[in-house]
Amino acid sequence: MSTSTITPMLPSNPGPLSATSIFFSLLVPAIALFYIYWRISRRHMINLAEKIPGPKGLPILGNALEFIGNPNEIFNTFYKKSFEYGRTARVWVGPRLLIFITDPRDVEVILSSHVHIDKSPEYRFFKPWLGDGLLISTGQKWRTHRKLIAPTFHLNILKSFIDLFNKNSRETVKKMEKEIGKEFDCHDYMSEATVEMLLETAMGVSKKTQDQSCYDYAMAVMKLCDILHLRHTKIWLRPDIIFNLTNAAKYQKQLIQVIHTLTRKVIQKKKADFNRGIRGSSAEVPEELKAQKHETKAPKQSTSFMEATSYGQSVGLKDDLDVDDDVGEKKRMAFLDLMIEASHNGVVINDEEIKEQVDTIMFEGHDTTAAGSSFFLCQMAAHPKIQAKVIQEIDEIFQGSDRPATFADTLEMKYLERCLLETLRLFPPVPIIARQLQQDVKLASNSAHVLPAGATIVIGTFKVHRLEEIYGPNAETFDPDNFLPEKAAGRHYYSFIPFSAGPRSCVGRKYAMLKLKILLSTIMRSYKIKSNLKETDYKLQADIILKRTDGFKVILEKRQTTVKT
Ligand code: HEM
Repeated sequence: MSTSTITPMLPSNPGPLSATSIFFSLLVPAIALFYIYWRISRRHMINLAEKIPGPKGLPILGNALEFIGNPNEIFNTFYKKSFEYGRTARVWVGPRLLIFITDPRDVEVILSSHVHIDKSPEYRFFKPWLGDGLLISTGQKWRTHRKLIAPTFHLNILKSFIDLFNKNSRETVKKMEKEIGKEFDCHDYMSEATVEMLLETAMGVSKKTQDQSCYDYAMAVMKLCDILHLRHTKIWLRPDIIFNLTNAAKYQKQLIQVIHTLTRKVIQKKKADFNRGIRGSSAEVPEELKAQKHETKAPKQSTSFMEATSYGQSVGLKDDLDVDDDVGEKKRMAFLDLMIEASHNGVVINDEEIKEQVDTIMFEGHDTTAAGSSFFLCQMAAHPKIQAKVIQEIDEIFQGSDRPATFADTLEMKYLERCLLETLRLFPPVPIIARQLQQDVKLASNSAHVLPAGATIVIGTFKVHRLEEIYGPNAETFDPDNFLPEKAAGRHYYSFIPFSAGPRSCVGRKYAMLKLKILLSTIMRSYKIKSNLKETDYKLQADIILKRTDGFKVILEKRQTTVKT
């Protein structure tokens, strides 16, 4: 027998265990243990979630892989899926439970509540930018600041902005002149215009005093929203510890720097004006654009559904924007004036909090209206017969005169208003609203479905606005007659919620409607809007604000009657 056959086979030297192999050999049991712990500790939530229909998911990942693709693909996937599961559907994104609701009765349960006011954890991605501003804050801080800020968007304040809306609208018409006859993206102009108007009205500083362009600010906001959207949809970018290692995090810092530079300068300027005893906007308006001398009719107070959506208060969607007369008319102040005055005693709001609120109003106030006005112009281009009726109405109001629009004129713009509401129905700039539940909630539409505490409730505004049961078999068709008073009156109040509703409704609702009516009517007094594209060509993406990935392409044709610029 040779020695080689009796020598035991020795194992080869394994060498020292590499750090990587130790890491992976511990990772798998750690994940398994975490998963078991998580299922036991969340069994109440999991049990209730199982009663709600939704797509099957993978262990641990849940349905996270459904969020793969570009923003337009993600949007299309989710919209298609919304037809598969009825009015309530659940999705797991890793350990996070999201429940989508679209029945107006259920939407009412959440939005009208003074309890379910907490924003979902996803809003924390806004923190480095908006801090703890009105959009994100909760509890007592939100209540105190909401009480302070809501009256600064009272109709009486808004009426004092009309001259500045007129002036800025005409400047936009002038800027767009160079695009006549060419295809261009009108969103660029709408963004710049809406930032400039905010600066000169709610912030009360002349845009001329800002050395940074409002366009640069708007573009920085747009790119920042892309990054936030990425974090919403790509589960691995959610933890700060990972995100902070990426290039996107570095880029985010640079964008926030651009944004905060503008807001800091605005506050500095306003404080300087305030200390010199200047109140109200320091932006100047040429004499011929002062609307007051053209204001002939006393506008009536009205509370029909449509007018309520614009400026009044409708019975079903009660919010605090009309809290009248706890503040005397003389005491009413515009947003930043009031913030600075309040900060002088340092109790209600401090300097850092002012900055957070300015950042919040600048964002919420411009990107939403830029999207709304851009969709409106595209819809006019896509529906020439409807556009002709809008133009006819405007021409009847202004009778060929070059005068600025008055508040009474905006009440006469009934068809334009219907087109605007219909645009906000089909293309709500805020396509979803999310809340975090602290307690179980029974649904109004189906008592067998209970939304568990700890879940994120996603109100799918985009979907609610397209329900056939409410808007009929042509729910996806652009039809301004959907907002004829008799049609609107028969619908559930929470079936049209572009501005949300209830205690956390949009504080800028009336501001937005007034500004949009003046801006859009001024543009259409000068231009006809055309396009080579149809509505079915739009490629939508819902990255925080609803946009078109293909851009808002239109072509302008100069009209005979045009406003002087
Ligand atoms: C077409 C234009 C607009 C639309 C569609 C819109 C829509 C909305 C929606 C849906 C919400 C609720 C968001 C949520 O709960 O997550 C909201 C909140 C808010 N909006 Fe608007 N908005 C518009 C214009 C404006 C304007 C012009 C301003 C200010 C000048 C503004 C300021 C705010 C603020 C501060 C909040 C937070 C309110 C709170 O949580 O108490 N919005 N908006």
